[in-house]
This record gives sequence, structure tokens and C-alpha cells, in this order.
Amino acid sequence: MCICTFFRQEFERICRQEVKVPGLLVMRDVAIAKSEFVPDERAVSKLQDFQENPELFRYCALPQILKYVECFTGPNIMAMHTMLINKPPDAGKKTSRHPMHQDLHYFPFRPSDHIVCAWTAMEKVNRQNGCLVVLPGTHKGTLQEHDYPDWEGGVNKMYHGLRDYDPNHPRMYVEMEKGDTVFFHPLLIHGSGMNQTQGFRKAISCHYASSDCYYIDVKGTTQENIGNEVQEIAGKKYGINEVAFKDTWAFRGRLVQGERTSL
Ligand SMILES: CC(C)CC(=O)SCCNC(=O)CCNC(=O)[C@H](O)C(C)(C)COP(=O)(O)OP(=O)(O)OC[C@H]1O[C@@H](n2cnc3c(N)ncnc32)[C@H](O)[C@@H]1OP(=O)(O)O
Ligand SMILES: O=C(O)CCC(=O)C(=O)O
Repeated sequence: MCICTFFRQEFERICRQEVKVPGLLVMRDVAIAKSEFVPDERAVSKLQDFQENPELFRYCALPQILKYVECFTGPNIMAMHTMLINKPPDAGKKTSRHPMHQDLHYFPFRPSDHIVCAWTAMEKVNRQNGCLVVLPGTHKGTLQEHDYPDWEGGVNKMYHGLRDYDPNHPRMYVEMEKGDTVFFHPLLIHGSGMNQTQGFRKAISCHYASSDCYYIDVKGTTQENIGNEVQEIAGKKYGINEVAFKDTWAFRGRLVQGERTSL
């Protein structure tokens, strides 16, 4: 069975609450966050942190993915962040958009050139259902300031966007077929559009980093705002008062190849 079909089946079982995955975060779109919970895919816009589920985690160790990841990370590879993104049909408030951002904003580790995202389309993705949109060449720039965009219809929790970017920069809409994977640098400015169809646009993603990367202190940097927010949410989730931003990453990171040297 192909990995996309397997993920679809497991996703449906998780939504129906037939499978419990330790540590899994189940996110609902902000447009329905306060409605009654319905145990099906309509209520789940993202599964995050599936590293404790060996079946789903197989994605992170697929040789056909790691062979490209290794070009960025070298031989010691950690899977740092896992997601199944189920972009819902937009409820009319444009909340299904993902604002333009750089993934490095979320990561308190460096160097950025040894971090890479693999993003696999679980079905055909195009401009209608909200494919990725990227600003080519921006991975050669620096990390910019991020914050919540000022969107009338509301913004999903932790969906920070760039405070400022050139609206005239050429854009590329990354239209893909089911099973296609794109690999991108954590400084690349990207986001995704509104889902204007009635279907759910699904994708799997994993952020990899070389285990030789090192943690940085984000205090006093542009990342302090996300660091504080993540610490607060993680504190509630794990019932701990003080949890360091970097520790939220160290808990979740899993070695997929080589040796865990630093991260
Ligand atoms: C590189 C990569 C990292 C880039 C990205 O992916 S950026 C986005 C990363 N962040 C995420 O994916 C967020 C992951 N989701 C979560 O952490 C959780 O689902 C939470 C949003 C914290 C909610 O979790 P949980 O506390 O279990 O949910 P509850 O149903 O009990 O709601 C608690 C309060 O939160 C609100 N809420 C729930 N979902 C969202 C939402 N999507 N956006 C905004 N607010 C939301 C909910 O209404 C409730 O509010 P109150 O009743 O306390 O006022
Ligand atoms: O899948 C999407 O719609 C966007 C995901 C994304 O940009 C991210 O998680 O960093």
C-alpha cells in the first residue's frame, strides 16, 4: 500500500478516535475551534508530533526521502517535527490560509543549512485547494521578524507570518501530484492559500536536521515571541511550569539515521 493511502486510513482512524497516539496534538481550524467536536476529518486540520506512532513514523525513515535529506544534513539525521496537515474547505473566513513565513522562526537550532523540510502531497494539490506558495531565492536571505497577521476572520494558533516582505517578489505556486515530495530550506519564504474546494487537502511533512546542529538561546532575538508561546502551550500540555523552548524540541526529536551527537 502506498504511504499516502496508509496515512489517509490512519488519519481517519485517529479522527474517529479508534487509535490513541501518545503525545499527538490534534488541531482544529480556528473557524470551528469553539464548535462541538465531531469525531471525523471535518474537525481535524492538523495532526502534529506523530513520532510515537511507529507506523506513521515510517514516513520519516523512508530511504527514498532520506537519500535527498542527507544531501542537506549529512549522515546523522534527526526527524525534529512531524505533521499531517488536513487543510479544510475554507469556512468563508479565509482561516484555511497559512501566512507567509520562514520555518526557521520556530527552530532554536542551527546552522540553518543543515535543516530541511520534506513535504509530500497526499493528493493532487493546486491553487484551488491551497498548494504551497514560495518566494524563490529567499532561502539565501536572513531570518525576519514574525508575528500574527492582522486577519479579520482570525488566525490559527501559532500561525505567525512575516511582518514585512516584498509583495512584488515573484511567487511560485507548487502544484503537485499525489505522492510528490518537495524539499525546502528553513529560510525559504512560503505559505499556502485558501482551500476553495469542498475536499480536504492533505499533506505529510517532516522537518529534519543534522544531529550535529546545536541549540541557541532565542532570548533577545526575533524568535523570542514564538519561544514564549511554545513554552506556555507545552507547559500546559505536559503539566510542567517551566519547560525550555529548546527542550520541547529535544523531547520530540528522533534519530532516523547515524548517531545522535548533539541535538
Ligand atoms: C515549521 C512549522 C512549525 C510551521 C507551523 O506549522 S506553524 C503552526 C505550528 N503550530 C501548530 O501547529 C499548533 C498546533 N496546535 C496546538 O498546539 C493545539 O491544537 C492548540 C491550538 C494549542 C489547541 O489545543 P487544545 O488546548 O488541546 O485545544 P482546545 O480545544 O482545548 O482549545 C483551547 C483553547 O484554544 C482555542 N483554540 C483551539 N484551536 C485553535 C486554533 N486552531 N487557533 C486558535 N485558537 C484555537 C480554543 O478555542 C480554546 O480557547 P478558549 O476556550 O480557552 O478561549
Ligand atoms: O501545508 C501547508 O499548507 C503549509 C505548511 C507550512 O507552511 C508549514 O507547516 O510550515
